[in-house]
Amino acid sequence: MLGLSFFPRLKSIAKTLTFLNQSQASLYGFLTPCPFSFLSSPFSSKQQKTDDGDDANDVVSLFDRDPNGAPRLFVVQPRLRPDSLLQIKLNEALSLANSLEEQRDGYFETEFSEKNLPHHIVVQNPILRSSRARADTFFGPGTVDAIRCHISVLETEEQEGVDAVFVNAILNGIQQRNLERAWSKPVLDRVGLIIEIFNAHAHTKEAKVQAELAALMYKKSRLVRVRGPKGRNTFGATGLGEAEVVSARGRASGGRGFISGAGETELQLQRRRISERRNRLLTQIEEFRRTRTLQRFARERLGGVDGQSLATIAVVGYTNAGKSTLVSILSESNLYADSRLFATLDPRLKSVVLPSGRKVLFSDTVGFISDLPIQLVEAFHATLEEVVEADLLLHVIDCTAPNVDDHRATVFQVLKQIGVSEEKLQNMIEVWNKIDCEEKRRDADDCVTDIKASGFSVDEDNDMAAELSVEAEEEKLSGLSIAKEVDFEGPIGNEESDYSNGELSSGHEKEILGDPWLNNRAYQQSEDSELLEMEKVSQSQTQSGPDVKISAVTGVGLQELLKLIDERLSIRDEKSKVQDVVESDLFGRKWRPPRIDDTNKSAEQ
Ligand SMILES: Nc1nc2c(ncn2[C@@H]2O[C@H](COP(=O)(O)OP(=O)(O)OP(=O)(O)O)[C@@H](O)[C@H]2O)c(=O)[nH]1
Ligand SMILES: [Mg+2]
Repeated sequence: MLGLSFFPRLKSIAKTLTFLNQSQASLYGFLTPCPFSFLSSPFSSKQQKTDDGDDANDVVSLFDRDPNGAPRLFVVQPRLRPDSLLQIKLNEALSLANSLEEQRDGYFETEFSEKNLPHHIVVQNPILRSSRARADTFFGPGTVDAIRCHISVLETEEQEGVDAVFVNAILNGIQQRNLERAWSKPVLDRVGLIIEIFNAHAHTKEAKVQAELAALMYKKSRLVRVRGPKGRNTFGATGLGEAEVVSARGRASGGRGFISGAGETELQLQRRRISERRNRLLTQIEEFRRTRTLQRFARERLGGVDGQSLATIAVVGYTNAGKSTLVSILSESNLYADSRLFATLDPRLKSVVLPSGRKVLFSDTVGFISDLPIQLVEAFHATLEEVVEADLLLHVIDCTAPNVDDHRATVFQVLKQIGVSEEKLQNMIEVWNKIDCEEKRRDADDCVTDIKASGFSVDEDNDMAAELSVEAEEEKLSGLSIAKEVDFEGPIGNEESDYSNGELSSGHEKEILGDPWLNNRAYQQSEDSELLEMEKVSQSQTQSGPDVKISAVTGVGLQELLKLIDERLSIRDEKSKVQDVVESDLFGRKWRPPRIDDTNKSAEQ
């Protein structure tokens, strides 16, 4: 077996790994044989307790974790080509894994910069290799086994182990469940981890409610039928014993799935509970939305000086681009800024006086990321409306990011998704931030984290060939030890628009826009001209350069930026004045019946 042959080697590598510090480790104690209950019920026990009251949005977690500290995640990164892309995606995955930590009164206990890199491994990417991931486990059996060995190594006495495995890919419910069984650990895919981070970082009531809604919708899309140890079928439960995913379609539910006397199947019960909670959350969100709309109207009516309305400038961008730092320095305030991803979840308005003397409001808001779960985009609708309704958009880009173009494309994609008009997108100011760091990097390349030192890789070219042959052999001989998928009902419930995979875009669109590592394959395989057209549009929009370069830390370029904002706002005001005149000319005049004079005049002409 590949996994066993790897074992001694892994053990020696693992010894060289860096570990999370002792104080963190002592927070967790260690994992019991059945440490997780991922999706064991639509609501965790804490959630159930809070279900009775509407102000109960305190704890939402996709897996049982200690809310008093950061969980130890083991990061599994599918290989990508070229290596530079792999490095970028792995860096982001490690940042995501380290970002999962609950806030205390708006602050995190652990300094992000002091955290060690999580344990991680680069493995075969089934999508790169055969264009399709395995339906049952996403990875091939050799890879699954190798990862299990790594986890075992980390669980040995001298190691501290991991609380959950983060697979930086999008898994469906069945793949996730089977991997949990294989590794005996909770598994989070990319969508799940991002939603989990939102839940952990949500601080205000509005953010908590929205994050809970996203988590609920994610859970709903993952209700699958599981055969428990004694042959009992259940939905959404994780079983370590002989659990086997068979179907979520209710096909085999005749009688067996019924809870005696209750009159509804477990599936129906879970659906109902999710729907009830969802409706309650939607009512709360509608309240927030109404309040925000009223506040916006008030701002427009009261206005700034000289009868001008108080313009709002929404600061948007990829997460960690420096949006909060920028708004803080411009408004001389102290917004929370951190290298943790998704440090900001609640929009904050700060007033700034432009060089012309005009007072405007800057709106700092939630950052975006590639494959931003659609559940979050939908759930954070009330928050993101601030962006849609803003007078001007400021797109902050971290110019030290090696994949600036991808970041830009992601931001455009999300802005379109939430309904920002084409006109606003064209008028958007592109700000390249962190130029101080770029200059430093030119000298000493110290803005990029070197992650090679502490990671595993099971698919170096030699290993890749070995693994291929092992997988082929294994499949010939025995079949998988992991339960094979038979069937899966994606989104459950009557809201068909719920998202079976959870990614922002669906199907082809995702391959082209949201998932850069799939792009090459999409180009090769698809003859669909629509795809090419979409790609052209995306490129044309994302190839613009910076309007201004700044450093939000040193203050370089800020005056130039403020002047530019002034200019854009005056141009916009001029345009809307002209539009008002035209409209009042066209629609403002009262209609009167034609007179005889008029008829004679036109006849003479
Ligand atoms: N060197 C340098 N670092 C910066 C600059 N601007 C921001 N940072 C750092 O970048 C990190 C992220 O900054 P934030 O302001 O929190 O970024 P954000 O875009 O608000 O991030 P989210 O709220 O997570 O979306 C912090 O550690 C900042 O100190 C800059 O101009 N130069
Ligand atoms: Mg922020």
